[in-house]
Amino acid sequence: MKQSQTLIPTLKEIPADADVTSHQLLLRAGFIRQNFSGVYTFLPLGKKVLNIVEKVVREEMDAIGGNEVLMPALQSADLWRESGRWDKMGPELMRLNDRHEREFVLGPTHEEVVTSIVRDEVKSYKQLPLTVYQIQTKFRDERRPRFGLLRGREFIMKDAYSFHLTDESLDASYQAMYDAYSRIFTRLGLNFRAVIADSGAMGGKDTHEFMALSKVGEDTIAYSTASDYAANIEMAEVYDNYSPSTETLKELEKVSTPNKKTMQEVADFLGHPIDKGLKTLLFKADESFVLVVTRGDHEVNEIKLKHVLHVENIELATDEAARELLGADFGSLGPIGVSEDVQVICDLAVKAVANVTCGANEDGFHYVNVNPSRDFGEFTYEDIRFIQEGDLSPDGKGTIKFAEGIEIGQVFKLGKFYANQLGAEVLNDQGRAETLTMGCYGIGVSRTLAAIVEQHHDDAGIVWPKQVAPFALHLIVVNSKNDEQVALGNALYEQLQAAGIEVLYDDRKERAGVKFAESDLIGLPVRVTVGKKASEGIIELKERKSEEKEEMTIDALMAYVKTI
Ligand SMILES: O=C(C[C@@H]1CCCCN1)Cn1cnc2cc(Cl)c(F)cc2c1=O
Ligand SMILES: [Mg+2]
Ligand SMILES: [Mg+2]
Repeated sequence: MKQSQTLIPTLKEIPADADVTSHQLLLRAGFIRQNFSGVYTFLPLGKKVLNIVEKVVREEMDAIGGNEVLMPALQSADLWRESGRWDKMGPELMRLNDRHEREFVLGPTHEEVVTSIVRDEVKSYKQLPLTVYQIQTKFRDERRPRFGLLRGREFIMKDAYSFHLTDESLDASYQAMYDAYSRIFTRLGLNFRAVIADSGAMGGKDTHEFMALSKVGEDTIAYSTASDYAANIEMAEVYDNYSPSTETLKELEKVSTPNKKTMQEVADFLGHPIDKGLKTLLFKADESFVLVVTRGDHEVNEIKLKHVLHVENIELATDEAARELLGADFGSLGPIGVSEDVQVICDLAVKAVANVTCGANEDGFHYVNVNPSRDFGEFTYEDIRFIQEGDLSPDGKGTIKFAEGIEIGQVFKLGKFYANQLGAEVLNDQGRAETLTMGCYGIGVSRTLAAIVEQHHDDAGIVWPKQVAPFALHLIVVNSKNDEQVALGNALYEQLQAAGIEVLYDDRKERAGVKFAESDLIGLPVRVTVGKKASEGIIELKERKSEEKEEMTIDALMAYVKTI
């Protein structure tokens, strides 16, 4: 491609509202432009990289028996009523009416559509297992679109769906997808981890998220220093090596703690470290209340709590509810003396405490020398706290460290929910109708492109891994007024392309300094400069990543390009 004939609108300055590197560089290097909040145009270079990412995804989906389809973005509201999500989803679901006032959604995902197609077209177990996938535009009206392509309101996703009669068949497809995702992200040059994840509103059984490690990632990963254990922090289990304390139990005592509310205030007032205090929080779990107790230095993990309680919604109760139920507000709650109908759950770490402090369910009073097994009524121990760095890894190997990650993919064992809701069933080998079970598998294709830039850049600009670069080589003529340089540039352009090299040829009438700065921004793996020594048949080759430069003859260049 000749730059005199394409569109690569570079920017010298960092755009004001671009806060992360990938957003800044994709804008400055002329790969994308924002149309409006959360909605982008892929310009020629951006579209070429998008095509490359999609090509890798297609190859790996096809290799595991995926059938590519293309479902509509426009979806009938009726399907979403059948699944129950028309009413369940909030403002994130983009809804619209057609000229006949019929209701539609702009698809954020395609469980309903794909299940309706399989319901209508798949009648026999002989047609299973079936995996279909698409690479298609999704719409989600994010409250706060940000970070460019990392969180847009219109974005490109590969979403795949598999259909089965048995869990074994689903497990096989899940594993095949898991392995294909690992191949895809490896081929794209990403440093990623597959982590145990929470299925959120999707329900179902197992799910893993694929996280590109990056400081700008919104998710936190807990991983072991000595094994391949890795989990989204929402799900990371705590290794239960807690044993009862050997401390002598002291006499329980109620003390006045005037206006001491927070764990730290109470601990300081009573003169003990914060981990010798118990934190008691009242939660509303669906329609009932639960009293949750953790060590003072631990935090309640509400996702774990939701799983333990098997509820849909979990939220902190209000002060009013606490006062009504327990007689005090959040500053002085405790599990001692609560009525039988309030469920009490203690985190595992509470097993090992002795002679600690907790609220007395009376504003301005606490108990000291509390020992749960002696002083609490009915309660259970559960793993309900967030894991912390330095904790033992739940597989017993090594300790836990945290990292930030960008969620670029997720695989789900969805189960039978959507097939149930939409009536997707087949006749099994006994001729009896059976409901299908499903898996669903997503990759954020446009988000992945941004994640690659987050992991591959330097101060001068993007440094594309060679397998995803929009072109293999950047050919630059230094002085476009010099006939010899232009002649050699033109000749090399033809010769390199004839050798099968994808070349971006900067043939513009621009100052050399501008051309080099833009070339560093765009970040192609190799740059060939035709300059003063053109008359001697000598060019300069520069490798973008190492920034190493080398002068060489045309023949040497043609030999070199066979290796890239
Ligand atoms: O999309 C998934 C599950 C999988 C992910 C892999 C590919 C297939 N879908 C989860 N999810 C996320 N955000 C959503 C936003 C809206 Cl507004 C919605 F209506 C539905 C969803 C929704 O279902
Ligand atoms: Mg998440
Ligand atoms: Mg997720």
